[in-house]
Order: sequence, then C-alpha cells, then structure tokens
Amino acid sequence: MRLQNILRNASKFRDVFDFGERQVTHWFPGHMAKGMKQMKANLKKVDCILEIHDARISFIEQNPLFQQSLAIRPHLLVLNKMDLADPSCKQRVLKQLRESGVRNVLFTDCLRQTDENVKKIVPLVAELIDSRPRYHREEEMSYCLMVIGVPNVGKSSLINALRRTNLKKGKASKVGGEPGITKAVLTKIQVCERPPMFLVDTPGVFPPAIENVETGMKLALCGTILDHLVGEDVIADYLLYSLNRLEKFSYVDRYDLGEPSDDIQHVLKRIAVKLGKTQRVKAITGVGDITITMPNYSAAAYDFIRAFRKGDLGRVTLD
Ligand SMILES: Nc1nc2c(ncn2[C@@H]2O[C@H](COP(=O)(O)OP(=O)(O)OP(=O)(O)O)[C@@H](O)[C@H]2O)c(=O)[nH]1
Repeated sequence: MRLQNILRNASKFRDVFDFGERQVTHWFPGHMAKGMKQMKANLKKVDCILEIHDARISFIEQNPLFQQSLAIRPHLLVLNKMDLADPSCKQRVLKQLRESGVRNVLFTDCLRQTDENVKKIVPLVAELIDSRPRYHREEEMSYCLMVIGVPNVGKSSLINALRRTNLKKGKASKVGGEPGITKAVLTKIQVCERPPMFLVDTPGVFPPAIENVETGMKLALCGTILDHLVGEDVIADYLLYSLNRLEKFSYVDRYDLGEPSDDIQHVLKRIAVKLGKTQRVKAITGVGDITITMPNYSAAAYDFIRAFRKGDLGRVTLD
C-alpha cells in the first residue's frame, strides 16, 4: 500500500527545479576572495594539498586559480561527512572521480573518534610526497600540508581529527556550525611527530566559478552559504525536490505526512502543525479584525533543513 502510494506520487514529482532568475554571485562574501590571495601565497610553502569536500556533493569544479598549483603538487581529496552521505553511491563517485583524473580519494567522518580513513591520511600523504620531486623543499625534513575547501565542510574538524589520531592531542582549530568560522590563518599546526607533519589552516575558500546555480543550491543545502543569503524557503523547497528525486522518503513518516508530496507549502504546513510551530496573526475581514492561527512556515523550513543537515532524513548524496 505504502509503495503504491509512493509510486503513484512519483509521477507527480517535478523533473527539474525552477531556479527562476537566481544569481549565485552575491551568495559569496568578500572575505572569501581575500582568503584566496592568502592561500595562493601559502601554497608555495606546502608539499601536499588536502582538498576537502562534502561527501554529499563530490563534484564541485576545482577553482581555476588553483588548478595549476594542484596539478604540480601531490593532492589528496577527502570526502568528509560520509556519515551523512549515501554509502551505496561510493563506488559510482570514485569511478567518476577517477575518470576525471582524481585518484587519491578518502571518505571520512571526522566526528567519529576512530575513523579508519582518518588514520590512513598521514601515511598516504607521506607516500604521495616521497613519490614526487619536492623542488625547493628537497632539504626539508618535515612535511607541510594545506587543507583547502569551501566553508563549513569540516576543515577544522579534520585537523582536530588528525591531531587526535596521530598525536593523541586535542583541539587546535576552532570548529563552528556556521560557514566562515575559519578566518585567521593559523600558521603550522603539528599533526604528526613521526614523520614530522604540519598543516597550514586556511580560511574556507569558495570557488567563485560555480558551474551553475544548482551546484550553488546544493552547497547552500549542506550549510556552506549563510542561509539568509539564499533564503530558507527556497532551500527547503530544493531539499524536498531532492529527497523526492532521490526517493528518500523518510520525511513522510518523520512529519506524519501519510504520503510523499512535491508541494513545499503543504509539507511545511504539516511540519509546522506536527512541531506545534504556529503563530497567531490578525486578519482584517469585512466584519472586523479577527485573530487566526497560522502555520509558522519559516520555523518549519528551519527544522526541515536542520534535520537534513544532521542526517535525520537519511543518508543522502546529492550528486
Ligand atoms: N556529521 C558530520 N559533521 C561534521 C563532520 N566534520 C565536521 N562536521 C560538522 O560540520 C560543521 C563544520 O565543521 P568545521 O570543522 O567548523 O568546518 P570548517 O570547514 O572548518 O568551517 P569554516 O570555518 O566555516 O570554513 C561542524 O558543526 C562540525 O561538527 C563529519 O565528518 N560528519
């Protein structure tokens, strides 16, 4: 019965999301461009780049300004927050990345105390560095790495996880739930004694050349961009569209919807009622003012988006 309902509804789901006239350029604050300059200058001092992406969106175009630097240095792609991504997509993602020339890839969950793949990072990086010429850093005994990635992807958490795993030491980097917390450049954080390995922490840098508005929206959904710059209503609608497209229907039970729906107003209304998020507003009628109870759509959208980000709507890979 349940499956029949879902299949009946599937034909009613949108095939494409209407982004309207949205432009992504104003979603990226100016401090990111400033960070890019700092990062380019720092790149000269590093032996290997740890590029960190959200495992739910693996195929972000590389920033053209870094392509050259990335090409001449060993490079490891860390797909973090794997605990929130769909594990059944792993092999497809790896294949697609391999086809586009990205060979060194690890999936991580930095919040897990003992993540096997976090343990693999130091040996793999040492191997990658030793297998290639180090140019002007040939004499250097220690390894220096740089972590790069968009805001809120887990750069600070990865650094802390590396220290926890290899040095049995605690936090070196501030970790935040809002994008853009890593602002100051912390020079050289030790992550391993043998071999001596250091990291340069950098501000979260957003690639300015996002290939389309949909990539921007996926990044917004995963918390890379401050919500108010994009609009929680449209993020919530894109989330609903994505869950239906990917056939991830756990939201139906969570919010007692009975069956999947592609109508965000309907879904938000039900979420608001379920969570008791209603507000009393005055309405003017022909026979005088009355007070009516309305669903609080903003509070419902907030809950829906947060539930997705925490993994409460299931493990979802958006790409
Ligand atoms: N579920 C999950 N959450 C994670 C993981 N890694 C980091 N987070 C969470 O993601 C949020 C951002 O983590 P940070 O380490 O501050 O990310 P950042 O890239 O340094 O962020 P900026 O400072 O904004 O550039 C925090 O709420 C972390 O707890 C992970 O592997 N899994």
